[in-house]
Amino acid sequence: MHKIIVRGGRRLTGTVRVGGAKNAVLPIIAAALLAESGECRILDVPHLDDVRTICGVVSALGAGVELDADALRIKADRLTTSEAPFELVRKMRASFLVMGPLLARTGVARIPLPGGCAIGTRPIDQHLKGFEAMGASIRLEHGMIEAQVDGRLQGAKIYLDVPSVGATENIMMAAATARGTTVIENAAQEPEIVDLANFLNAMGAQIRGAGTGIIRIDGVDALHGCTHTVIPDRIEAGTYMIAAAITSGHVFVENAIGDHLRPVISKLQEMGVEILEHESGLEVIASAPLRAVDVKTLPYPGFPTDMQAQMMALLTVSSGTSVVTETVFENRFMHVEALQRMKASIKVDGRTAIVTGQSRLEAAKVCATDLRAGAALVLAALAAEGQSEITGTHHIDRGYVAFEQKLRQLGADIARVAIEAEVEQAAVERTRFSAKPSLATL
Ligand SMILES: CC(=O)N[C@H]1[C@@H](OP(=O)(O)OP(=O)(O)OC[C@H]2O[C@@H](n3ccc(=O)[nH]c3=O)[C@H](O)[C@@H]2O)O[C@H](CO)[C@@H](O)[C@@H]1O
Ligand SMILES: C=C(OP(=O)(O)O)C(=O)O
Repeated sequence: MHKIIVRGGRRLTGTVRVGGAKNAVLPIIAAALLAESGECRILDVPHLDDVRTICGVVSALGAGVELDADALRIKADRLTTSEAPFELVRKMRASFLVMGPLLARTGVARIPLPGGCAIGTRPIDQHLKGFEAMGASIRLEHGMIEAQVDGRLQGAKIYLDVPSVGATENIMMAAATARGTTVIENAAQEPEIVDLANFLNAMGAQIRGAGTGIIRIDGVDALHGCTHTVIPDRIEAGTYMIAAAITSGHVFVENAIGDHLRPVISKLQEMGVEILEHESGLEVIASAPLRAVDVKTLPYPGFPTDMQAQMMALLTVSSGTSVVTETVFENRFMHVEALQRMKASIKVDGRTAIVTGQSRLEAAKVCATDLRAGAALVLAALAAEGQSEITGTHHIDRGYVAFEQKLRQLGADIARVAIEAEVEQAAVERTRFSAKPSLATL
């Protein structure tokens, strides 16, 4: 167990490079299960806990998986089981993305029902509705979802009630080798959907319209291996943009794609942050005070829910009152309590938070409850007076490679310490300063 220690008040400057997108690489790794021949070679893979988890899942299904510094190689010509292991699926909801490929490859998929998580209940009804429309029968037994199809899946017209990212991806993967044509209406339009479609097309699939609300997939007989470079992580990029803004810094976020970050760029500009778009990334220049703005999360191309917590951290130190509305997940204000501990002024009413900006936050000991909440607390700590401690770092490690190192490189005073070692050190310190150590002080 670790905690992150931040002494706030440093202005961040310099260059930080963002890596491949977590939310693109996870479905891509699942899609590699569809390659009946050849090897998938995936480049710019972020070495994150979530990536290791999904690699564990595809490996448990029989695929050969090799992850090294340069590439991830997956060979899935022979799958040995259709059942995903509970221990891995329980760690990460995105493991459910192997259902579409498994069903298409083997005609059967057994996957533990992924639970809700801190940010909401996160049902999977739209994924299942899609598979059923394609001819699969679905049963839930003893906590396990079992999907089965006689022969091949059949193309179908599927209207999603909500433009779910995961359902769009799962259905797109299942449809790639289905008989006939599948049309997904009200599809999610996120850049990660486009990246997955590009990967599948490089494997031999026939997918058109990814990135719009209607995706058309003409099923092909079989898919093969390919080489693909994952798109840069827009949420990691947005997080460093806010790190620059919250410290009145000047940071070049290398590899960030402006077109994937329009709503974030536009909100930061409204606040008074200067953003210069270069071919190789985004330059962010900020000076206090920044102006308050209202933010409403929406499916892409709206403001991303995965940036809401970080944006709220910034709004707590901006001038004026902001209204933050979360429309994507029903419970994504878990970071508010921790920000309040840092003396932020925030009032929550249902899916709306009213943030009254102030000039400074106060350092505190806080705990990350989910991935982006964790990132937001680190950002808030960068702007707080004094030394903050953030526990729950395993959440942050799901989505950020070398978070503290990258921030330290930009000039932040930040370190990660093992909690046990630190407790031990504190005990040593106490004995050193205590003339007569008692059991209580040890
Ligand atoms: C690994 C990955 O890519 N994760 C992202 C993905 O999650 P994920 O794919 O789980 O998110 P979805 O787009 O599916 O969820 C959006 C909304 O739709 C609802 N819903 C979803 C599926 C379903 O069958 N029924 C249903 O009602 C959800 O409860 C939620 O309220 O998109 C989210 C929304 O941008 C991001 O926050 C996550 O970071
Ligand atoms: C919510 C997120 O991820 P996941 O869907 O994997 O929980 C996220 O990346 O912010």
